[in-house]
Amino acid sequence: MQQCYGSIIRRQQHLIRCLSTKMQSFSMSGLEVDAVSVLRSLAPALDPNKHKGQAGKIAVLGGCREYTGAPYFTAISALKIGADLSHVICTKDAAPVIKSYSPELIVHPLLEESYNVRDEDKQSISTRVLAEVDKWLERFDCLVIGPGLGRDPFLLDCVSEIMKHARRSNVPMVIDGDGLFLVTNCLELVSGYPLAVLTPNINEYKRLVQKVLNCDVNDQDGPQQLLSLANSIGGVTILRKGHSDYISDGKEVKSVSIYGSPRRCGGQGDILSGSVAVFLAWARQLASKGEHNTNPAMLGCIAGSALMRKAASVAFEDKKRSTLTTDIIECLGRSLEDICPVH
Ligand SMILES: NC(=O)C1=CN([C@@H]2O[C@H](COP(=O)(O)OP(=O)(O)OC[C@H]3O[C@@H](n4cnc5c(N)ncnc54)[C@H](OP(=O)(O)O)[C@@H]3O)[C@@H](O)[C@H]2O)[C@@H](O)CC1
Ligand SMILES: Nc1ncnc2c1ncn2[C@@H]1O[C@H](COP(=O)(O)OP(=O)(O)OP(=O)(O)O)[C@@H](O)[C@H]1O
Ligand SMILES: [Mg+2]
Repeated sequence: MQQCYGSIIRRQQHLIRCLSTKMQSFSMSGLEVDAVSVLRSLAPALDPNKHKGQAGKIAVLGGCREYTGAPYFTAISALKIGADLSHVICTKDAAPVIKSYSPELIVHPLLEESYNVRDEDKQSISTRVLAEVDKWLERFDCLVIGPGLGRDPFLLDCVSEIMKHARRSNVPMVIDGDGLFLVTNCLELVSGYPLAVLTPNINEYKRLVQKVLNCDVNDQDGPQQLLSLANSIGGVTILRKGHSDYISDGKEVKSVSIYGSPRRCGGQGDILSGSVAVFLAWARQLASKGEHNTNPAMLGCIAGSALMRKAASVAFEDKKRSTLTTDIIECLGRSLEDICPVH
């Protein structure tokens, strides 16, 4: 008898779970975007008349003594998706390590951390770093700021200055990882800049909500809270990563729930930031020709999210529990080809 009750209760619990998942997907369905069509509309033709650089020049600001994997993941993903050139601007210590991962990346050993700098030299070093980065800045179609950047105060001060210059030159910026730590403590760096994209994970989102909206994350009304957050930061675009990705520029909210993988190894957010950067650059090119009138930052996030999730699902099919970020990177090309074949 007891066994019988047990199985009835388990069955009821199962039905409740199914129902709540269904209800969740009904309430989301209005927000879910046709991400595959967006991705197809952004991918440029492989035209033999184009020259190197026209498919995108991306730069990642990140890589310090602690983290060298994250900037590599971001920069190599941008190349594998189709950007022509991918730069990494990192600390002097991190540069030889990142170079050794790949000869494809252009690595600039420019940034310095406090432990390497005397107080009296800080001003001159900061000026020199800024002058060096300035030589390149306007050539970049998008900057990704933060993967593996670390939180050294002197380094973050230099990065703040670089961001101010990038903003003056209208260079789009995808802010991730420690870049979000910086921006959360100094919102004016991005506030009111429509070419800024923030890609917070669960922790980074919590910190942003607490700082900007002065309350806790409200999962009952997640999309509305995301909209208010993007609005309160002056119309930046925010991609809130999770089981579904939610994207808002303060005017609308969209979700991307297709594909995905149950494996949560570190580094997937780094692939995403590289992916968003490339699609954002492509969306801006189309916008400049009058071929798209939706916010390019929204389009870049939608396509970037769809491709990352597709590659993760393809890698998981093969590698299951042993899926690593490098396996997902290897699936970027095939996933793009499945969605958007080269003619
Ligand atoms: N293979 C690689 O190289 C990879 C490198 N990665 C890189 O790692 C960096 C951090 O990103 P993440 O995702 O670990 O940040 P997150 O979830 O907020 O923190 C988790 C917990 O750690 C803590 N904490 C973090 N950093 C801290 C610091 N410097 N100093 C002190 N505390 C720190 C944090 O504490 P809290 O701030 O919440 O108090 C929280 O409890 C970022 O640059 C990312 O790109 C990843 O992309 C993965 C692959
Ligand atoms: N529960 C989930 N189910 C499916 N996909 C997910 C889930 N959580 C996150 N993702 C996807 O994984 C990617 C990375 O998100 P995640 O939250 O792991 O970022 P992150 O913590 O910044 O990663 P990183 O380790 O690179 O810093 C996003 O594209 C998101 O769509
Ligand atoms: Mg991250």
